Order: sequence, then C-alpha cells, then structure tokens
Amino acid sequence: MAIKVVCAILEQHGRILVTQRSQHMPQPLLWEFPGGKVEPGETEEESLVREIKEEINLVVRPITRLTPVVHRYSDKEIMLIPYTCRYLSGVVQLAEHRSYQWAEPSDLMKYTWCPADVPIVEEYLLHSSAI
Ligand SMILES: Nc1nc2c([nH]c(=O)n2[C@@H]2O[C@H](COP(=O)(O)OP(=O)(O)OP(=O)(O)O)[C@@H](O)[C@H]2O)c(=O)[nH]1
Repeated sequence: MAIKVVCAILEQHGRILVTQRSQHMPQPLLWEFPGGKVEPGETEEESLVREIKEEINLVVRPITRLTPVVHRYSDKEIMLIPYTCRYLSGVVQLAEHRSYQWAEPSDLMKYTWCPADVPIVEEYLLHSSAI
C-alpha cells in the first residue's frame, strides 16, 4: 500500500513556495513542495494544514486537489497528493528544511525535484498557464 503524502502548492504574488530537504531527511537536498504524511483519522486537508504549520509556520487553506502521483522509491511507495493552497497568515520559519525559495513559475523546472514531484510540477504549469 502506498503511503499517502499531501503537499502544498502555495502561490503568493505570482510565486510558488518551494522547499529544500535537509541533509538528514530521505531524498536529501532535493526540492519539494512542503507537506507530509496523512495520519490516521485525518482528512487530506487537515493533514496539509497541520504539516504546513509544523514545517514552515504558515497557515494555509487547501483549494484545489491536483492529480496524485504514485511513486516507488527504493524503500517505499508513496502517493503524493498535491493541493493548490491559499496563504492565510504567518511568516515562514523552517523547522526541518534546509532552505526555501519563492520561485517564479517559469523557473520551476530548473529545480532538482524529488522524482515524485516532477509530474506534479508539469501538471501545475499546464493548469496555471491555461487560466
Ligand atoms: N512533503 C513532501 N514529501 C515528499 C514530496 N515528494 C516526495 O517524494 N516526498 C516524499 O514523501 C515522503 C513522506 O514525506 P515526509 O516529509 O512526511 O517524510 P519524512 O521526512 O518524515 O520521512 P520518513 O518518515 O520516511 O523518515 C518522504 O519520503 C519524501 O521524500 C513532496 O513534494 N513533499
């Protein structure tokens, strides 16, 4: 069974928040969208709001669920479930990540992403350029 992981595509002033995993996390130094595992008894949206508060100290509201990606890593299989999110409040403070950036959409493909994120970035770019 794939482990469910939710992640936030948080856009503010036309830029998207991207976070770099630390040396000590699985997938060290790769870029991802902040988020984490869905815990038993939580909805996806509840997990996402909790993880974003814990990891980067922001309060967000999930808006649109994009297409989940199932990816098999050497040690586990995850289902990565992306949500576009709206910023509500807070100032970014990193609890676990090495760094973060507010990326221009046109720069998103330049990051070295966790492999599971690549189709999500592609779908997001298609979706955002269509509206
Ligand atoms: N939060 C997040 N996790 C992602 C993304 N892409 C991706 O492959 N993952 C993987 O999803 C898994 C679960 O995320 P997590 O943030 O809760 O994991 P964790 O560091 O606690 O890992 P661990 O509990 O396996 O040690 C990790 O192995 C992570 O590498 C992403 O965009 N965001």
